[in-house]
Amino acid sequence: MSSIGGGTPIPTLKTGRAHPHPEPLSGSLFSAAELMPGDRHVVMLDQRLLPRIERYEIFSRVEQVADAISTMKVRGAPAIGIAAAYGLVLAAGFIEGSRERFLESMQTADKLLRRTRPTAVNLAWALDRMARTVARIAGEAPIQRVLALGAEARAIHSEDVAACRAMGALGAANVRDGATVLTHCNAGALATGGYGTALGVIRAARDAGKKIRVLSAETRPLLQGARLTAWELHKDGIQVETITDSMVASFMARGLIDQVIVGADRVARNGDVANKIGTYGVACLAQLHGIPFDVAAPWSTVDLACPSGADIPIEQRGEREVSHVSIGESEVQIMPDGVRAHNPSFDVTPFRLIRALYTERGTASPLTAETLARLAPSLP
Ligand SMILES: CSC[C@@H](O)[C@@H](O)C(=O)COP(=O)(O)O
Repeated sequence: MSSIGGGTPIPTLKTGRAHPHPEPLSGSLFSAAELMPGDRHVVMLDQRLLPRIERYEIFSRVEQVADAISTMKVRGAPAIGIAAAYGLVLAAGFIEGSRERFLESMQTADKLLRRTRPTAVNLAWALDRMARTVARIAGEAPIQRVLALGAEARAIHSEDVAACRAMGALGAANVRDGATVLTHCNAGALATGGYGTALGVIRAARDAGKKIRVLSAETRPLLQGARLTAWELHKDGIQVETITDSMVASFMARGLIDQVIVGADRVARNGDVANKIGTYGVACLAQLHGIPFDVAAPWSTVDLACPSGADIPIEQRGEREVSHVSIGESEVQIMPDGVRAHNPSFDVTPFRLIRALYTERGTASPLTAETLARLAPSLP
């Protein structure tokens, strides 16, 4: 393992079940990633092990954070942006040298983080924002640099929680009392700074006094729906049941689903949405059965520089995630030796299939290039 700023890589410190952060910005009993007081350690819940093992790990080096993002200990578009920002804070803590040396090492750390996962634009968005702070504070003393980057990374984190709450309130208005809502993958507190995007809408509907039942599609191959969405909603006292991905059509045909709400990894300028593989199929089925299909995402997920879904890079992950099933720390092969597997991690849902996009800037409905552009920050 290479190391930014020199020195021997420090092994991951395994911690237990209790949240090691005294005041998590997630505002919840659990969080995807937090920067510890003192700005020298990042704590993450290892999401690959949930729900069987609830284990927080503490990292002190940017390489460990980059590895956690690519191996999906931390996952979900906003959460990986936040984790990457925290990774840069750790990198800065190892750089004692001049302005030039600092800028050079930070660029190396930025590159390492930037190549971890390609689809969620929140990663590049957070790193771009941190890069502006890096340029501004490069001439300051090492300790001041760490503090300034820590403050910026924490701002990215708390703004994301606020964005989730704002879009949650907008989306909740379109959730009927007594509705059964289908969601795919995990777009919850685990995937964000806290509260969640799609699950934020569900939480806000519940907080507004509505009775909501959630069907969580299991989301092969890594089972984010069965493992993570079920875990966090159940913990929160929200009624949740899991169905396999292959049951969605039949449940819709039998009138057992009232609406669909999902998150996003990237929203293109024309309104096309990249999200976890399987989302497109759910959207097609929703259209066929006349069921509203909504998306919730912060503005950091909107990529106006990307013309359409065809231009969104789709991450291809390893075959082993399909050929094997992981349970806690064990793994079982479910395919014969010698048979290849495909693993595109995301797909694109065309804007025409989407009733509404909820963001902290407002709602785009129907979702089109025009309704999206109306929410864009105006140029100075
Ligand atoms: C608020 S999270 C939105 C998306 O990032 C989520 O739906 C998703 O597709 C996550 O994919 P993952 O591969 O688990 O990182």
